[in-house]
Amino acid sequence: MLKVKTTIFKAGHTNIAVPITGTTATEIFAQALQALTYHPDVIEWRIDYYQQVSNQKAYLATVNHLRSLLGETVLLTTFRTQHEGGVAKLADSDYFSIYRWLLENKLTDMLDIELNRNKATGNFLIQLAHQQQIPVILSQHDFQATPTEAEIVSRLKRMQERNADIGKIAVMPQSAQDVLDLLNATEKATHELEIPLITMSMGELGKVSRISGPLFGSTLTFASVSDASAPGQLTVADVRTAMAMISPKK
Ligand SMILES: O=C1C[C@@](O)(C(=O)O)C[C@@H](O)[C@@H]1O
Repeated sequence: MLKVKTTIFKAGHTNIAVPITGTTATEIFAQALQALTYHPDVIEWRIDYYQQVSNQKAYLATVNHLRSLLGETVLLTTFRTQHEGGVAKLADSDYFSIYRWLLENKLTDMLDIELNRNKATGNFLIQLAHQQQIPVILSQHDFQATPTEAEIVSRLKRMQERNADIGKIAVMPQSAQDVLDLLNATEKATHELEIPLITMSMGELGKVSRISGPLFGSTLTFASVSDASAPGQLTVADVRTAMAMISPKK
């Protein structure tokens, strides 16, 4: 179980995150205000879309205003690198220095760090995040294929071993069986691991994985209000209705 602000991450319940993909402060605030009308648990700021991500003065002004809009909504900050489907070209060394600066200045409630970036520097960031009481989502994305069920479980285990507070994996299915493999791996890892998990099968085939979290163990689903940040994302309204329909009554 993990609590961030008032939001609890625990298998059996799935929170909703809306990604913000604006390129300018004006677009970012407009998307945030629109997203907040749907009362998501988490706003994911995808800073790889933000043109001023490397300009500390501009970033500070934007993040301070963004946080003033959010209230109790959790701010998850994500720089998705081009290695894993992100939009901005940035050297790994700059990824680390932006993240280090973000953590040192406590500019987020949660941080997404990619499992596959440099291990030593990743560990440094995880430790710094924990010193600053900022939970870390260790993440891994495959936009081409779905690994075997055993491999998905083993990657999630690796995230726990690396001290992630949450493990996240997003994979692309080529068949219905791939979607089942992701769901099976999620259900299995939920029982074998202590940390909360976030998993999804992307694209058209994987949509079921975005609403079945309460059943199989994924604790956060990403949904859009305007622009989707990944293939297969459903709208917040649809995700809410569908999850409510299929969630087992407690
Ligand atoms: O990792 C994820 C999941 C995601 O890729 C999805 O498939 O919904 C969307 C991204 O914005 C987020 O960082």
